[in-house]
Amino acid sequence: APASEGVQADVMDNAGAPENAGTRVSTVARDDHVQAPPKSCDPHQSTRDVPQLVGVFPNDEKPTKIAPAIYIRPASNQQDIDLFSNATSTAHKDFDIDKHTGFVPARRPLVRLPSAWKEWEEARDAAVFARLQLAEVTEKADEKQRDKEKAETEKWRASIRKMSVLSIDELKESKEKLILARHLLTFLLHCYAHTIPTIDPIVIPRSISVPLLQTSKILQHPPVLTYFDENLNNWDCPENGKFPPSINDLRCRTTFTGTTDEAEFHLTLTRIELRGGEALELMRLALVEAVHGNENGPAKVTDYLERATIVIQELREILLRIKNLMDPDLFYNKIRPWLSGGDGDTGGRLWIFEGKDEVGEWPGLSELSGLSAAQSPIIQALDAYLGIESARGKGSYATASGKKPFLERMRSYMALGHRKFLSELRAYPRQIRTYVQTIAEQQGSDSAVVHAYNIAVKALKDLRDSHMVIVTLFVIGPARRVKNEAAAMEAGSAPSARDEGKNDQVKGTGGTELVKFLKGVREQTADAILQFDHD
Ligand code: HEM
Repeated sequence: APASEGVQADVMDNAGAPENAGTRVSTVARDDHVQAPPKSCDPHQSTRDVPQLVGVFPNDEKPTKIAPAIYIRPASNQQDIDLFSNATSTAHKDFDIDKHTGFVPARRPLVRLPSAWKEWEEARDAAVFARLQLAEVTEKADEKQRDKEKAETEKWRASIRKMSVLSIDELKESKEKLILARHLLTFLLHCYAHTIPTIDPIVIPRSISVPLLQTSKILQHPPVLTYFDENLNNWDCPENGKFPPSINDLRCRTTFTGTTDEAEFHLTLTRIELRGGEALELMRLALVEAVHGNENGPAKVTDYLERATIVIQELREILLRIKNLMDPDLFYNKIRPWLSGGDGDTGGRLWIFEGKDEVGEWPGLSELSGLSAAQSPIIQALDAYLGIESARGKGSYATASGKKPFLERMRSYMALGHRKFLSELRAYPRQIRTYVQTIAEQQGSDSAVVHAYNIAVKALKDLRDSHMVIVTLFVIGPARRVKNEAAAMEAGSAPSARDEGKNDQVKGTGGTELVKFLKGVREQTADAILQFDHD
């Protein structure tokens, strides 16, 4: 059967090529200076006069294990709580989470590095202007085009090999600069690796390799492009607009292909993270209430869960909008390959980083998976708050054989703070789910809080249903078409419509069996819905 029975009709209804497919956009912001966040973009502005409410626990009863960011006590009038004017919390800062923007940085990401590092920016701009093509695409082009593109990419790669090995010492003073440096360098890395002819070894020159490994080591990131670089830090907003920006005001800074399709792909993820910030905060408040609340607790938890549900439903709508913003075959054949990592080479070649031994090791060094939205911290946070995984027992997420569970592995691609947050949240002994179960025992399974919990889980399950529609449309469908076209070419016939229905196993990032994996996570979500004997 196809990947997602019941969703296929939906996929087919929307599978037409969108109007803007393949349109080029200008991708690189060209401000001359390092941008300090404009005043109107200062997220701390609105909270400056609000007293800090850190470290307050009722009756000074500190739990032995403290939930992440649990130090902020909810405002007394919780019905009207304004998430964007509540006190900032040191606990939140430790995790690089903002009450306004969630996992998206609370400031407009830096645009430029100081001029000492302009060689990296010039190399990025040269790659964008040369419209570099993937080696695998170039090799399939006709002879004239192939020679032209080969010469173009070789010229660019030669300029990278000649580029100086710049010291990162003075970047160490600022995390924002290190993040931008890494974004530039991972962009150059992927441009370099994916334009090398498919028969040649992939050797990353010192000019990219050494500073990339150094910045990655400091930030404790794998030396490869991640969701954190490309989806949490690759956006811009109007300089004098309000902050946080509306999701419709976000712009994408850098793309590999210069297409609106790619920009919309990255922005869809950024929009989901930004909008998801409110769900994150509501879940936090629900957890605080579950742990410290009084007799009004169930009503408050119900309210927070219901409001979080509305946000999760909106996230699903944002996700589905991508059907009209991106062309499936363009995504699969021309955009996605740029994002794949050092363990995704079809010929099994490894990325060899020059100067690796000089930099030394850190835990993320060998992680070279391609960029995957499975690195999204908001979805894993919602899972953790709602106790999705623990509903079936830890570690039961589907995995490629012999490896750590895939979603666990994807956490090592997240920012250190986000990783710590998820790890503490997952380890926290009191959960919203157990609280709801306790209330159900006391007040009956038809109580409002049980219903609110279940509709929140259902909203997350619906999001995953829609995600399967998207994966079917943008990965499984195009993968089949590529395979059928290749088979038909070999057999000397045209691919038939019947062949399109064949369901071969498509592999996901890191070798997961895509459909099995996604179905497993979706079932696990559905399993978290609380049911009682008499239901
Ligand atoms: C065209 C759009 C998208 C495509 C083609 C796509 C594709 C995929 C694929 C192939 C996987 C399996 C893991 C892998 O191979 O990397 C995956 C997993 C995942 N994706 Fe997407 N995705 C898209 C959009 C999104 C969006 C907008 C989100 C929202 C944040 C998202 C969140 C996730 C999550 C959380 C997982 C892990 C499985 C889960 O927890 O359900 N994806 N995606």
